[in-house]
Amino acid sequence: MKTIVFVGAGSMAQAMIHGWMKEATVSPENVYIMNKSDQEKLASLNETYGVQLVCENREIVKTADLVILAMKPKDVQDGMNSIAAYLPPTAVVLSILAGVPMDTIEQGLGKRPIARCMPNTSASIGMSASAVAWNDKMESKEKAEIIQLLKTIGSVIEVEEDELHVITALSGSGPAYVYYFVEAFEKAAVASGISSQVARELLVQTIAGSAEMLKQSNETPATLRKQVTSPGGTTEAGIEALQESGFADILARCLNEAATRSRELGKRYI
Ligand SMILES: NC(=O)c1ccc[n+]([C@@H]2O[C@H](COP(=O)([O-])OP(=O)(O)OC[C@H]3O[C@@H](n4cnc5c(N)ncnc54)[C@H](OP(=O)(O)O)[C@@H]3O)[C@@H](O)[C@H]2O)c1
Ligand code: PRO
Repeated sequence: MKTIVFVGAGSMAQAMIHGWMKEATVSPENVYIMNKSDQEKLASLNETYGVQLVCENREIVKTADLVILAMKPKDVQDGMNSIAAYLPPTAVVLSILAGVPMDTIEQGLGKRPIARCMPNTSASIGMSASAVAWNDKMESKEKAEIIQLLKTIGSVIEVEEDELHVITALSGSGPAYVYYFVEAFEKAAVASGISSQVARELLVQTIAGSAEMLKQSNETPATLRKQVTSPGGTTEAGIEALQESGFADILARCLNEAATRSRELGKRYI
């Protein structure tokens, strides 16, 4: 897939572009960015990497091998209307939109190979956790090419489309939960007399180390947690406070609310 056209170039599209350019997976002269407004940050993408800014010039879509839909769900109909007349029958579409089903995209852009992917913003450093689902027009060669592209911005797993609502809630939104966790813990540490710099440095390394332990050891999260928790010790006191506060229920509610929103977004913009 030589020529890639992004329709929408906000935070997520930019994270993917940074990831691909850093890994030199895609040639910048073959990447075109079509955005509603010409923002300064897009000019810097052009200056830094040489990717092409297209803005209102829809003609470029005629040359696309892969079109990436990366606008907000509320803009999906406008976005599809603006390119439908130019899209060649051979072009593959990859949507990263939360909630919006492939049916909606088939209605807007015709029955063609479509992939629906949920990446996350860690794509910008090659660390996205991406999940991808396919429509029944997608051939194995095209699947392999998309998986290869997604692998260069992190990990990728193939899933069924109806799993993507929960996945969006879990790993699409996931970085925000982790950042919120760091914000809250840092604030608490500062209130307890530690400088924010010391707290941040220790928290970030603790999260990175724990993530690596989960990846590298064959232990379950519960076993690793128990290894930290001395009977009658500090961790036990901390975990008890989390349990008494209903931490697990809070996380379940967070996941359910986010997944419900994903389902609603899909229905709202049909
Ligand atoms: N951010 C994430 O962490 C994340 C993760 C996974 C998936 N996603 C999905 O990725 C999509 C984009 O999210 P985002 O956070 O990157 O949003 P964003 O920062 O708001 O970017 C969306 C971009 O699309 C542009 N746009 C709107 N209508 C357009 C049209 N008709 N043609 C071309 N461009 C158009 C917008 O331009 P204007 O600013 O001029 O309106 C904006 O630059 C969403 O559907 C979201 O569900 C996001
Ligand atoms: N950001 C998008 C949202 O908040 C989708 C996952 C992450 O809707």
